[in-house]
Amino acid sequence: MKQQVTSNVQTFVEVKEQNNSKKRQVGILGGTFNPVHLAHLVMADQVGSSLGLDKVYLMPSNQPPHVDHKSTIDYKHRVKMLELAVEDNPLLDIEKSELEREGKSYTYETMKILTDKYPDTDFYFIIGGDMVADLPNWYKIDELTQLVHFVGVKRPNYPMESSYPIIWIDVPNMNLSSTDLRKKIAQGCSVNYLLPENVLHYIQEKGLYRDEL
Ligand SMILES: Nc1ncnc2c1ncn2[C@@H]1O[C@H](COP(=O)(O)OP(=O)(O)OP(=O)(O)O)[C@@H](O)[C@H]1O
Ligand SMILES: O=C(O)c1ccc[n+]([C@@H]2O[C@H](COP(=O)([O-])O)[C@@H](O)[C@H]2O)c1
Repeated sequence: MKQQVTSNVQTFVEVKEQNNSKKRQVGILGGTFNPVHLAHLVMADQVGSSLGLDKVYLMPSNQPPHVDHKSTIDYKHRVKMLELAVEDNPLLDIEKSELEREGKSYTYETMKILTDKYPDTDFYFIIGGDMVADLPNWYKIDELTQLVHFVGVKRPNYPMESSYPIIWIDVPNMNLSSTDLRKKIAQGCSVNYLLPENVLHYIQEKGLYRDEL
């Protein structure tokens, strides 16, 4: 069954009606965050506020499941940058459980652990619209859709359709990726305003990404 939902407000009302409204409403934005940038923070904050969530957790992966060649810097740096990035926003926090597990970070396994641990919470797993088409390839995707609501952040040139139910949210578009930032830093180009100032200071102080192209 294809489901395409275009009205955020209506969708959220429908979802709320299905759920026990006494439950805590929590968003999870999974990613590599190598490094975290403004598009991540804007999407987490906008989805949290649009859906009236109690909290949105940025969840760094240990090893992203689908990209074998994606090498990242030490997770301690990625976590520190996330901590700096969310420190002034009470809506945002960090979920570190994937870093405690060896191997690939399959979202089904993580969400199974989290939903078992927090039965009084409804989880909203946030992904960029560019990732929605890949959902059929995710590990145990049918079981995963029983555990979380997927939230898709609209992106230009990516279709808003899926064989899975998606809550679509409009967020100001930013054509920005961690890959772009790493390249710019390695080339000595400015990344001012593309990530929080305190994160930029941390990158400079530790000399991160200078050699990575
Ligand atoms: N500019 C953006 N707009 C909307 N969603 C984004 C954007 N950048 C990343 N995302 C989403 O954020 C999540 C985490 O992404 P990730 O940490 O891999 O960042 P990235 O910038 O895509 O990194 P990389 O360039 O290293 O692949 C994914 O769901 C991805 O689709
Ligand atoms: O579980 C899967 O099969 C799966 C496949 C692709 C991506 N994910 C998750 O989606 C999130 C964003 O992935 P990425 O590669 O853009 O960092 C991150 O939390 C990944 O663990 C999960």
